[in-house]
Amino acid sequence: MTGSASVCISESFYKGKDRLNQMERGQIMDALLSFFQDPSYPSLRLEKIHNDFWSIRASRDLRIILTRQAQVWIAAYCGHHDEAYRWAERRRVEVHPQTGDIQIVRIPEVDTPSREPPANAPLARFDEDYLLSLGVPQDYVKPLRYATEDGVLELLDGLPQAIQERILDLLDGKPVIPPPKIQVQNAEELLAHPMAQRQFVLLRSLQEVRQALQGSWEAWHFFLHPLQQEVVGARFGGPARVTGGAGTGKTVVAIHRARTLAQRYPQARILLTTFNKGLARKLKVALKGLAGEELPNVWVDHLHNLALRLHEEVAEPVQIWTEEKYRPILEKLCQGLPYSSGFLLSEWEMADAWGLYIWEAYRGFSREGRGTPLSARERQALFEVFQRVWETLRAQGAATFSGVCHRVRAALEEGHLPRFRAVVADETQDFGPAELMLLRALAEEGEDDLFLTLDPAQRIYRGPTSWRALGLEVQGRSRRLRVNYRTTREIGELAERTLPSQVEGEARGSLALLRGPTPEQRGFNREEEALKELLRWVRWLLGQGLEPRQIAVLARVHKLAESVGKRLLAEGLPAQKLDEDGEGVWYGTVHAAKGLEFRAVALFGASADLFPLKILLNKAADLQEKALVEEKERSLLYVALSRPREYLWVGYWGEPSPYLPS
Ligand SMILES: Nc1ncnc2c1ncn2[C@@H]1O[C@H](COP(=O)(O)OP(=O)(O)OP(=O)(O)O)[C@@H](O)[C@H]1O
Repeated sequence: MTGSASVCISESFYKGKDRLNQMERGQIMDALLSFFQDPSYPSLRLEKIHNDFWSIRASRDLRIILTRQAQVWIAAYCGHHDEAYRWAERRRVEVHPQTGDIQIVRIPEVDTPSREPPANAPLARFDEDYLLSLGVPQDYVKPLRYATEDGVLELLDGLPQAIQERILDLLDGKPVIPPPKIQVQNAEELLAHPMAQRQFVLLRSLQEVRQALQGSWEAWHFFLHPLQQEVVGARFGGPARVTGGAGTGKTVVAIHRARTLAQRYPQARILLTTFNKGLARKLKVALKGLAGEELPNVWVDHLHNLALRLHEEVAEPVQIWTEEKYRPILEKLCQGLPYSSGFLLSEWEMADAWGLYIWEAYRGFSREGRGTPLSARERQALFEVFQRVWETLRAQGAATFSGVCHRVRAALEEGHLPRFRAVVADETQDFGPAELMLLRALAEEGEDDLFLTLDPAQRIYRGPTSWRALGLEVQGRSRRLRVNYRTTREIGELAERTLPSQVEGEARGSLALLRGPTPEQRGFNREEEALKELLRWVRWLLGQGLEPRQIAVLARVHKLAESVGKRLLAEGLPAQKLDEDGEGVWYGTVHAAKGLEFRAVALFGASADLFPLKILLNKAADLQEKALVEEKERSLLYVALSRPREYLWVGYWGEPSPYLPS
């Protein structure tokens, strides 16, 4: 391979390929593979261009920009001819004198001022030597110290991610300790150093190169944040929990963790699970992309489906009943009891979720935090009715999902079903007690048994569950991810402003390193006006070169989403529902967009009667439940606003949602 021992691909190369279409990516991959086999291959026409960069041809118009450290070639960027050359013109590669780290840096375009830093320059209080010790390139030190906050953010765009994070922490008032200097003997050792691995992946064989470039070749396959890396590779002495705001890479970490465990325990079965079918499909594809093949010892399934499949192994098949089916039965059996139907439903669902099937369990269960107090006698009267509801379900060959989870759990605990060596579960904020107890039972207790990712602010289906009450102790094994890899800072900040500064005892806020257009928030008198403007925005995005499938229109309720979908089609725009395959603009509810992301998202109808949804608020049994509904509705708005990578449009008519930041 190239006559040298190794080759290297940089993170900026992956950024460049993200701007290309599928065919162009294929051409880039072919050219790079040829180059790594033989750089003198004639059609590649290797030539030196600006600074320390070289270029090769991938097609008439496509270029790959390379650089070299001693004997190691580094693929630094790829793109269309002019754009790729411009990229190289404005960059340089250097080994930082203080940290010893290798960096690709954008050459700053500012004139160094000679006067004193202005009063509103947030980094002026840090001296030059300190900034240098953090890895800031020499010619950035003064401009950063003299810049206003906006100026700092602009300058950061040109720096490697690790430096950006350090400076953003300084802006946030956090202490930042300079990294130890990298001590290495040669370029290969330098590029393989953990600090360099934030930006470079060193490949030592043609097979590794092929693997790195084949399939989806996403940046997250190689470039993990040190905290992501830590949780992926750690040996945890029991259940571990990883939290983080939207877009901080929790799913990425779950997928990497599953692969790591599959390698660590090659003879054992590993489960990778999540909340619903669509997300499980996404996990499966992503895991295969990462591993380069389907891993025979990793099972990927969403938890309810897995529970149903396991249930079939130990019992007769059941029909799943949801609220529409069991609510009338509950109401009929409860006639005459002095409670609202909302209260009865939520109390029964609580008992069902916790598996309180025997009187002693229901009697002893702490109802702390529930709005309506109950005496022992009242509990007993209720329990008798609840039992009859369960009996009716059984007689009909039906069960709730919670019921199925509890039966499977019992079968696992009694040894009728085999357990997994380890379980990795994503989106666990929406798992209730039945699902969490099932997860516990699915994994053999011991090292690395459970790895659970969640964002409490994205809980949109149910109220919080105390993990400790379920025996899930994660003390000392809890980590929080902080870097938002998905959205621009502008969108990330707007989304976070829908939330309080702490959610369930955890401070919010994440570092978004990308910059982008300001999200649009538009108020209208009528829905029709909002729709017209939305259509104009979608057309504008298409005109900007976005593919229809990179755009999603989300709404709070099905009916509204459907009416937008119909209108898109009627206006000649390609469109399909979120859970269907197609090439058009996606439309669907916010619930259906859970865990997904798009380049552009429109939230259609961020109005006061939709967030929170009025009918749900009116149905709440008591003040506690009303507060819970409000919390979930706020989370739903957060989920919607945190789906886009670059463009966000929010439209409402009448009054805006009270959760929408002004
Ligand atoms: N280390 C990384 N390098 C590059 N991209 C990353 C990295 N980690 C995550 N990403 C990208 O960031 C985006 C968000 O990641 P992911 O979906 O894992 O976040 P999440 O925390 O699960 O989000 P949500 O809570 O909104 O579902 C994805 O496009 C993913 O590929």
